[in-house]
Amino acid sequence: MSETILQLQDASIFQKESLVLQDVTLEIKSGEFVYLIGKTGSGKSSFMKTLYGDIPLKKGEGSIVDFDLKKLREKDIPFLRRKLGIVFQDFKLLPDRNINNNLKFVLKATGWKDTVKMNTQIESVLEKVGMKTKGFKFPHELSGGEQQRIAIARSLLNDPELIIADEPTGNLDPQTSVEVMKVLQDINKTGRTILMATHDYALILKFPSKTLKCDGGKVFEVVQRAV
Ligand SMILES: Nc1ncnc2c1ncn2[C@@H]1O[C@H](COP(=O)(O)OP(=O)(O)OP(=O)(O)O)[C@@H](O)[C@H]1O
Repeated sequence: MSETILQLQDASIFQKESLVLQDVTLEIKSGEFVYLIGKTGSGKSSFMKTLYGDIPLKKGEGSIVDFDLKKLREKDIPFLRRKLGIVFQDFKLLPDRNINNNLKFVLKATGWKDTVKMNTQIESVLEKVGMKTKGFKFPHELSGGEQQRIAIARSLLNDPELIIADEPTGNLDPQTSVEVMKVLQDINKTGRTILMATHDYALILKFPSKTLKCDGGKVFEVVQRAV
């Protein structure tokens, strides 16, 4: 349980040429559930984008699931992303195909070939998010909460070591947010590490966990009372 999944040392996070966060030093260990909070524009998304290779790490050191972020090349990015599960606020499901085919699309794009194995994996991830019977539905036939469950299922397809979720409950009502949060908690209990950006302090109070805050160009850990 003490294996390091993410480590940053004196890292600076940039958007193009402008510095968003500086001197970021932190560690996330295997099995942790970590929130990332901070007001709009404080750098949460930029931070996460750096972790999944969307923004290069130009200054400082960083490693994530055994990839060196400083040495990350364009060709490494698909391999890094296979070890990460990424969940966005706006689900990003393909509207023109049903759920099974949304998930199959991702499996094929990440090198899966055997149809039987693909179907078994799809069934397994849908079961984990309580959506086993919904594979034939199209995204528009599902509620926001159900679509987010599917997006979480999609993030699990390649058995990721770390799930990065950028405001996964941002588009959901409070009750649905709690349901989606329970899904993430269950996934965390099976040993997966989760880093989740959120604005939803009620959710943090209900499901307390280690919390990092972006503020004033820095990232620091906050104690729950100070959230
Ligand atoms: N594509 C971009 N190009 C240039 N600057 C950007 C870009 N995206 C974000 N920024 C800037 O970087 C800073 C951090 O933005 P970021 O999106 O990381 O914040 P955030 O904490 O995720 O905000 P929110 O909670 O609104 O999603 C902001 O000043 C923003 O204007």
